Amino acid sequence: MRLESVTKTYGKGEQVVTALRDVTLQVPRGSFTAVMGPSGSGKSTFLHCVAGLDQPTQGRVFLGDTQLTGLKEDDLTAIRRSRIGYVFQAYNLMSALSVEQNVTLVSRLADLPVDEAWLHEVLTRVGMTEYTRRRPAQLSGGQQQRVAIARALVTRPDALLADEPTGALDTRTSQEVLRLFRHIVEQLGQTVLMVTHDPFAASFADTVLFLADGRVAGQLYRPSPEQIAERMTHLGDW
Ligand SMILES: Nc1ncnc2c1ncn2[C@@H]1O[C@H](COP(=O)(O)OP(=O)(O)OP(=O)(O)O)[C@@H](O)[C@H]1O
Repeated sequence: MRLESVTKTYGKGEQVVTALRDVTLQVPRGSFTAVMGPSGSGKSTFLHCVAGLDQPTQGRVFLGDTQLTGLKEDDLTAIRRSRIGYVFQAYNLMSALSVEQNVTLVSRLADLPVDEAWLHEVLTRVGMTEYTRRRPAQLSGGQQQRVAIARALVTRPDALLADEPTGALDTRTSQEVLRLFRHIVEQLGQTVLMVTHDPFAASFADTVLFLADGRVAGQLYRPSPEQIAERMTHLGDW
């Protein structure tokens, strides 16, 4: 993923808010990147621009060789479905569907064939093969998040984008989910980009990117939670 001089403003005239200011950066394929920053620093806007959910006001966003900026909505929708996986704080699973049906839903909606061998592999990687017939309500929070991760992986996306994926989980379950992210980065070569407020969660990433007031305010490589917390205290309230 690549951003070239991306600026994003909301509103007009005196009401204008600049959420991203001239952001240029590259997220290497196969890397695990965490994005941190004080409240209002532009993290969600950044994730939405990378995901093609929001268009920059200026600048360009690339997913691999594909320029997302300026694409028609239909083309963007197709890319979002097939090349980007999402994991949210709320698992957003369909309560009436089984684990397996939830994981394959996006492919079925997009009329894409389900690769059964890959489906099995993904369910194995997230440790959910024994639960494929259960409904979300019959699973713990951590298990539901594992299903959401399987759902995000099943289309073999170029990038997995996660927005506060451990925000609703206790410490032990958070650790399991974060280890799973590391596993899919290391074993499957998956690119993962995760927005988080939690220095401990961010410490599982290869690179931690700090945003402040819409700008990239620095990066740390494989930092400890303490180093991340220390950097955050210099960036403002969080
Ligand atoms: N749709 C919108 N309309 C107007 N302003 C917006 C909109 N979305 C975001 N903003 C503003 O853009 C700035 C960046 O917001 P953003 O949600 O990206 O920050 P964030 O770092 O994700 O914050 P948080 O950690 O609180 O979720 C903020 O000042 C916010 O108020």
